[in-house]
Amino acid sequence: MNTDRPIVVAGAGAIGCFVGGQLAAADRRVALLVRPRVKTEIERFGLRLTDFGGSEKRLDAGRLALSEDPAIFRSAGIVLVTVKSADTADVADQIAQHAPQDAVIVSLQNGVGNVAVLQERLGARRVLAGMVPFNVVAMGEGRFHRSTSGDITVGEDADSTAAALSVPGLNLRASRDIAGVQWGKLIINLNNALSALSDMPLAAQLANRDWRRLFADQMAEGLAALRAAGITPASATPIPPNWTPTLLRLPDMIFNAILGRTMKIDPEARSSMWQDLKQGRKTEIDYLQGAVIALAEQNNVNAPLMRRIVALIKQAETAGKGPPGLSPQQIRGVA
Ligand SMILES: NC(=O)C1=CN([C@@H]2O[C@H](COP(=O)(O)OP(=O)(O)OC[C@H]3O[C@@H](n4cnc5c(N)ncnc54)[C@H](OP(=O)(O)O)[C@@H]3O)[C@@H](O)[C@H]2O)C=CC1
Ligand SMILES: CC(C)(CO)C(=O)C(=O)O
Repeated sequence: MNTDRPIVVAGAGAIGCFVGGQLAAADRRVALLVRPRVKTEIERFGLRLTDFGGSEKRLDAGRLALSEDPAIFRSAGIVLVTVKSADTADVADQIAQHAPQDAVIVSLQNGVGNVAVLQERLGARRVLAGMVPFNVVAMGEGRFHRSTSGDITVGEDADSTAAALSVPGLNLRASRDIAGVQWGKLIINLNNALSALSDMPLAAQLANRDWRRLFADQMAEGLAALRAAGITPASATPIPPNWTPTLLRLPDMIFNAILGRTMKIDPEARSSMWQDLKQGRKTEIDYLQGAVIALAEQNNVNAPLMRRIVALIKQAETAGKGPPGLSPQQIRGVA
């Protein structure tokens, strides 16, 4: 792998601007494929990267190449795919047309289906799965705030791509079980919809036992589907996925003590699905709950809560009025 060639971020929004910005701040050559509104925002304000620990980095727009034109992939050594799942096929076609054959493509997306979509369209190019455990919120005026802790995981490869992309402020680890890591993250991502429906910051939502019980019940449906399909999810934290529902149901004091030891989360944290509803965009619900429900169906596992949550998210997408601010009882249909 040629690490002197640019790292090109395919579809820079919250994750792409934060990851690309951290790499550029470490003097790596970075180019962002962006929408015009993101280009204008960065050209006007530059990038301001903040995090839960109080760290702050500022970069002038001149530190990165910015373009709406996919010809920006032309000399890429590594391409980081950071579009939402519905856009993966389109961006893959752009990469296929413009990126060199030896460019390594890394998906930093949620869900378990994006790598197959990329592989199908990218022929012989190497495609690696990645998993971003932390939350990034686009705060406006060029600010991208990382509000939770954790290291990015990437599938292990002979070129040590994870190590090649690690810089101060952004640590990547290689995993031999990236499929397990992706399924483990998908189980956590089931909460994205609850966070979006609640219209609450993640920290406030997790501090409330009624919300945690709802998350736990939904997660139990998901874990049952995975078990029936013979899939073993891996955890990005010391807590195994199968223990998480029990942990979530614990009283506040015990739960907070355990959470505080395993991850940092600040009051700004908001799931990417909340950000989608807020901005009137379609969500990734079909790629998150949708993928788990499909697995449940194939294995004759009931998933009534997940189905209800999908319906509520679709209603919110259609209404176009942003996160609806529902209670756990309204989501369960008992209010
Ligand atoms: N935000 C978070 O905290 C986390 C997100 N993730 C995952 O990371 C992935 C990215 O999420 P996130 O960064 O939040 O998403 P964003 O919507 O913030 O960013 C994606 C950006 O890509 C743009 N885009 C899509 N297609 C193209 C294209 N062909 N050319 C140029 N730009 C394009 C989108 O524009 P437009 O909207 O106009 O289409 C958008 O600006 C998702 O799979 C998400 O689930 C994972 C962990 C945490
Ligand atoms: C919040 C987080 C980090 C975990 O659910 C996430 O993956 C997202 O916002 O999409």
